Amino acid sequence: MFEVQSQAAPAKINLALHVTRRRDDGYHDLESLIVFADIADEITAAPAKTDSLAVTGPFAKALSNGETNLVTRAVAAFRERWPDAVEAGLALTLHKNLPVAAGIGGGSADAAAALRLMAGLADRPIALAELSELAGRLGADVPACLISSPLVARGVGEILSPLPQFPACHVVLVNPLIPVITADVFRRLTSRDNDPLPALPVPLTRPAQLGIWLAETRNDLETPAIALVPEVGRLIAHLAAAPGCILARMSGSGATVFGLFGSGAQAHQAAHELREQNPDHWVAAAPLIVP
Ligand SMILES: C[C@@](CO)(OP(=O)(O)O)[C@H](O)COP(=O)(O)OP(=O)(O)OC[C@H]1O[C@@H](n2ccc(N)nc2=O)[C@H](O)[C@@H]1O
Ligand SMILES: Nc1ncnc2c1ncn2[C@@H]1O[C@H](COP(=O)(O)OP(=O)(O)O)[C@@H](O)[C@H]1O
Repeated sequence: MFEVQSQAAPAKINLALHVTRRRDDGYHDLESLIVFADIADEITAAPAKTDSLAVTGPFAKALSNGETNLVTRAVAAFRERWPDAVEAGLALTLHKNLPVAAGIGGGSADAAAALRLMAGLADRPIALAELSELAGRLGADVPACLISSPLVARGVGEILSPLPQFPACHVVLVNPLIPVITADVFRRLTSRDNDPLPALPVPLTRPAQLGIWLAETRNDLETPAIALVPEVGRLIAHLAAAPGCILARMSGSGATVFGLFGSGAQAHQAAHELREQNPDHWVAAAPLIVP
């Protein structure tokens, strides 16, 4: 029998996201610079007779603890792919700190954390490539979330290039707590054949260098998301004006907006002001997870 195990599921942030093509299957090819913030959901597992899931924490109410939860789906998919690798039943708890349907991949991060947890409990080594293939079947962002370190994603998220270095930066995240359905945002895109991301500078070590590169990029989902949730546009303008903010932009399909900072103190100050002015919004400040 094992001791209680836990895995963090950090928030995903698309610092840049270019939509490059509409595919025949209706999905879109993307090129995205993805990073992870040190603010996370947490999954714990204790030995039990059968598998179960409890959801706790500030955003628990937005989620079912049943078969549709991505944690349940990830555990079931792992057991189907590697029957008997984890013999014990698992009493799982998902502590939900991240808002749901917010463009920061909470569900994908939870699925990836559940897969990492299962691989850690398995009676045999599980190759990352095989775990990643299974992850891709659970959602486009799940393979990236398995890595949880800066990377460039291409295709729908299955082609991943992890970055060996990344500047130590901080982010402020703000979400108006209006859930956004990803499909609705893609449906509103008017331009689907956009340019790829420019080449990243090598080595990439300073926040200012990253800022110069980001200024040449976009999130192509931002304009359609603002049409659905105009508050996103207001939050971007507000954060962009904060002292020390290198870039303010929307993550994923929204509605979370991030501000990128070189200084942790300036990020915390910006978060403090956002909280005072928008008491109904979710606001967080955290360092990025860097290699
Ligand atoms: C946009 C991104 C960027 O990281 O992030 P989120 O906003 O979800 O965090 C992801 O690609 C989201 O991936 P994921 O959240 O797994 O998307 P899914 O649920 O599979 O897709 C929901 C729907 O969005 C559309 N969709 C999604 C991804 C994609 N590359 N092209 C699409 O056209 C499709 O209509 C799909 O049916
Ligand atoms: N554990 C989970 N956490 C968050 N969302 C989940 C989870 N399981 C299933 N979902 C569903 O996944 C969808 C996408 O949620 P999420 O990953 O938080 O947002 P996004 O794709 O915008 O980054 C939501 O509609 C939600 O109902």
